[in-house]
Order: sequence, then structure tokens, then C-alpha cells
Amino acid sequence: MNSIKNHLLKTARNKFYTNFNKKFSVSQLANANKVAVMGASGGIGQPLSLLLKQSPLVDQLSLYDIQHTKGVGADLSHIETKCKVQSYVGQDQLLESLEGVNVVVIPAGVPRKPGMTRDDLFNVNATIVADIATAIAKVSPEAILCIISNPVNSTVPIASEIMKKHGVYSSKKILGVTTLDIVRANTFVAELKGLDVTKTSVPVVGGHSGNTIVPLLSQASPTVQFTKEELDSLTKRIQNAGTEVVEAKAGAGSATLSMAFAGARFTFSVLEALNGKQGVVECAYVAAEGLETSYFATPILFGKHGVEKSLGIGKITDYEQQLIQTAVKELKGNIEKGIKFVNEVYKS
Ligand SMILES: NC(=O)C1=CN([C@@H]2O[C@H](COP(=O)(O)OP(=O)(O)OC[C@H]3O[C@@H](n4cnc5c(N)ncnc54)[C@H](O)[C@@H]3O)[C@@H](O)[C@H]2O)C=CC1
Ligand SMILES: O=C([O-])CC(=O)C(=O)O
Repeated sequence: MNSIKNHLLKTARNKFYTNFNKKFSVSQLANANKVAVMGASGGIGQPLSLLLKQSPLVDQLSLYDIQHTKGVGADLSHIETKCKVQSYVGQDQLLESLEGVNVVVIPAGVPRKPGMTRDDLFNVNATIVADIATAIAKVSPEAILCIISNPVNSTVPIASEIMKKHGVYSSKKILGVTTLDIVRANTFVAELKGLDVTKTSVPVVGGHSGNTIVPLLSQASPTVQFTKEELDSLTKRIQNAGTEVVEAKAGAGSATLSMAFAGARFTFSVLEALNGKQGVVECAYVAAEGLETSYFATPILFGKHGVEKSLGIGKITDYEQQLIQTAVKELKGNIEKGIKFVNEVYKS
């Protein structure tokens, strides 16, 4: 009786992992990966850490937060996967939490409430990201940073400037996570056009706030036709989707579960490429060359050291060109604000 029960349990468990791994296209390559989640006790941090704990791509998970990580860590550590969990709490343990990590995911910081813009988070989150980046520069300067904390348009330049100050900057390793914009664009387009969402892919470029989010609907795959009204309403919905969640949550924060899904997908892609998988592409907000702004999100080919190369924005329509012009104006200000903060305000 017991052996039948064990067999059934094992079968169910294997099926779960197989489906999970398929979903995230996880390959089981051999490198040892240690991932740190900074802000691990938060609305994003907890479900994101859960998804990472379940992945065969992650060997060790380091959880850092200024509160509650001991509980989150104890809880996650009971899950029957190979990934080892360590937890660190408070400023005194910040440096230790980053020892030996090769990828750091950062969802630390305050979320929006209704009526706020992402830029309204700057005053609090700029210092949080700068402090964490400073610690990374000291302890794990080779690590790849995946920055979720808003305003991403500014926090990515902030982390970059901190790395430059410490003489350990590599533009290949500082990535702003915009994956949720792509996840949303895929979902909304598939819903509107009756497509299989698992096979729908829409690049989203620019930045990660309002007008700076530029979906390239003309490049949707499979190819679909949109009326002008559809283009307007889809573009607006994708640009305002974060606000849609903030308003629905009515003061209880912003997107956490869909962000954890998107953050896990992004991290798995980074890890797969680190492990040697070829052809891994995700959109990300990174330092840009030959564009009108010094940072810009485009589809990025990942490699063993992070960014291998930007695949650019490709062929776009006049409609999309106009959206980009609007985005560029706002992005320039956001980037300048981040750079100025590190060089004129921040005291490490
Ligand atoms: N890039 C994106 O697409 C998205 C970004 N976000 C952003 O992610 C951030 C986190 O959002 P939530 O998890 O919902 O917020 P939350 O408030 O639920 O969690 C944030 C966590 O960060 C921790 N924290 C605060 N200061 C810290 C520090 N100095 N070091 C380490 N941890 C610290 C808090 O203790 C808390 O556990 C926000 O800035 C939000 O705007 C949210 C959704 C999507
Ligand atoms: O809207 C927010 O504040 C959180 C976020 O970045 C998103 O959900 O895209």
C-alpha cells in the first residue's frame, strides 16, 4: 500500500516539475549558480524566491531583506528541491548575503499607491538601490544585477554610476527588468486576437513607466493586423497596466504575483545563458549605444557574461516611431536624475 502511495506521490511530483520546467524552458546544465534576492520578504520577493527555489537552475538562494527573512527562509528551506536557502536580515548582514553570488535580483523598495507615479518612488528607492549596489560592488562585483525596484528608468543608471565609482562597472551586467511589460503585451494581444498566448510574442522597448513603455505591435508574432483604434487602446493598456493593478489593489501595493512570474522568467533566462545556452533573448533596459538615450530597453541576446548584444528595435512603423520620440524625452530626464543623484546627492 505504502509503495503504491509513494509511487503516486513521486509521479505527481515529477509531473509538477516537468510542467514547471517546461513552462520556464529550464535546461539542466551543470554550473553552480547562487542567486541573491534583495527585498526577499516583500510582495514580489516572496513569490519570486519560491519560483527560484523550485528551479534546477538555482543551486543556492540567498535571501536578504531588512525584515522577516529568517521566517521566509525557514519556510522555503523545507521545500524538497536541491536549492539551498540562506537568509540574512538587516544592514549588518548585507555584505555577507552577497558572498559568492553570480546573479542578484533586486525587488527591494517601496511600491506605488493610487495616484503616484513610479518617479514618486525615487526619493526612497534611489538610496535603497544605491546602498545595495555599493555592497555588490564591494563583495560580488562580477555578479549580474537584475533590477526590479522602481523607477527602473532611474535605478538602472543609479546602479551603473555606483559601479563606475567603485571601478567595477560593466554595462553587460546591469539589467533593468521590464519583462512584465512583455508578459502583459503577450496576454492582451492574445486575448484580443484569440491567439495561443504561449506562442504569442510582442517586443516592448523604451523604458518602464507610462509613456516610456513602447510596445512594438507591428512586430507581434504571429503576425496580426490591428485597426488604429486597436493600436491606440492596446498601447494605452500596456502602458498603464501597472496603474491598473495599483488601482485594483487600492492602497495594498502594486503588481507582485505577475512580477514574480516575470522576474523568475527573466532570471532563468539570465542563468540559462550563463550556463552556456545559445540564443537566449529577453527585452531588458540596459546601457545603450547608438541610440538617442544612454539607456533603452530592446531585445537583448544574453550570453555567459550577461548582455551579449542588443538586437536593436528593428523595423518599426511611423506610429511606433512617434511613441519612441515621446519616450525618449521622458527617459532622458529619468536617466539624468539617476546619474545626478549618485554624483551629487548620495553619500555611501
Ligand atoms: N520592474 C517592474 O516591472 C516592477 C517593479 N516593481 C517595484 O518593485 C519594488 C518592490 O515592490 P513590492 O515587492 O511590491 O514591495 P514590498 O513593499 O511588498 O516589498 C519590498 C521589500 O523591500 C524591503 N526593503 C526595503 N528597504 C530595503 C533595503 N534597504 N534593503 C533590502 N530590502 C529592503 C522591504 O522590507 C520589503 O520586504 C517596488 O519599487 C515596485 O515599484 C513592482 C512591480 C513591477
Ligand atoms: O506599476 C507599478 O508601480 C509597478 C510596476 O512597475 C508595474 O506593475 O509595472
